[in-house]
Amino acid sequence: MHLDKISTMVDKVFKKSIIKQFEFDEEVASVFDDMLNRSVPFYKEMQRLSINFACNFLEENDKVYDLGCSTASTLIELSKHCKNNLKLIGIDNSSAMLNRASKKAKAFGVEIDLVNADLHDVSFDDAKLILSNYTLQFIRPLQREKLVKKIYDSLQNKGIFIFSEKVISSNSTLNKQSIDEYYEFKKTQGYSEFEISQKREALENVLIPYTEEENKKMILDAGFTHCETIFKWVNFATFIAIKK
Ligand SMILES: Nc1ncnc2c1ncn2[C@@H]1O[C@H](C[S@+](CC[C@H]([NH3+])C(=O)[O-])CC(=O)[O-])[C@@H](O)[C@H]1O
Ligand SMILES: O=C(O)C(=O)Cc1ccccc1
Repeated sequence: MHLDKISTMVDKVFKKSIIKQFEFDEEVASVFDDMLNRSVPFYKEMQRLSINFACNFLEENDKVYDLGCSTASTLIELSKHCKNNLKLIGIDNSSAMLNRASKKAKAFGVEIDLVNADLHDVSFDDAKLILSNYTLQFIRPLQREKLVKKIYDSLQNKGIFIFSEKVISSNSTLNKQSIDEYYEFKKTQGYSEFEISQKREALENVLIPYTEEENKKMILDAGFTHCETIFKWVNFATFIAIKK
């Protein structure tokens, strides 16, 4: 069975008038896989690259954490593609997401320790790999720097942190063009202008993107010796950071 077959509900969350901020609630969780596939350009390719790079570093019984694991798609794919046995831990603070994660993991026969917690309140001990795709962007800036320091401290020597983020440009003209380009992408995915503008409003002050340079600075400031962009499409980027 393919992973896509499990969540078939189409994202219609922003078709109706919305007055609240964006939340990872039951309604969003029930359509989340479709939302991510249609809202993040090259999501599948970015996930494939994260997993391939990760597998190159992983050894038997290594501990892998996915921070903001949502419906556990990445950990399930990772376990399918890596030849080694891994200890998989998924952390998220949305019960609605973790309910789906648990059902999917069971359906695919993958053992994942799913932890319902705020990323600020848990430790990620003895990790060889920490993954976090499109999650840091939801953490307030000061807290984000602290969390990245904790990620660095939790990794073994030679440990790896792979993460993806929506990014902005420090050049306002390019930034505007990037947003326009992204909205064109969303239209090709079947979202209407109304849905696009409603979601943009709901995400205001909830999703706080950094520039690519700010992300790299945050990583190096935390102590990592190396940080590289392994994938970028306009305003979406995937980074790999290495601890010495
Ligand atoms: N403070 C927090 N503590 C714990 N979880 C949190 C916190 N803040 C947000 N989350 C969780 O982070 C996830 C972000 S989605 C990740 C996609 C996934 N990585 C994927 O590749 O499928 C990205 C997006 O929706 O753009 C949600 O499940 C939140 O509940
Ligand atoms: O959809 C958007 O506008 C985004 O910025 C990406 C996204 C994807 C899924 C949840 C939240 C944000």
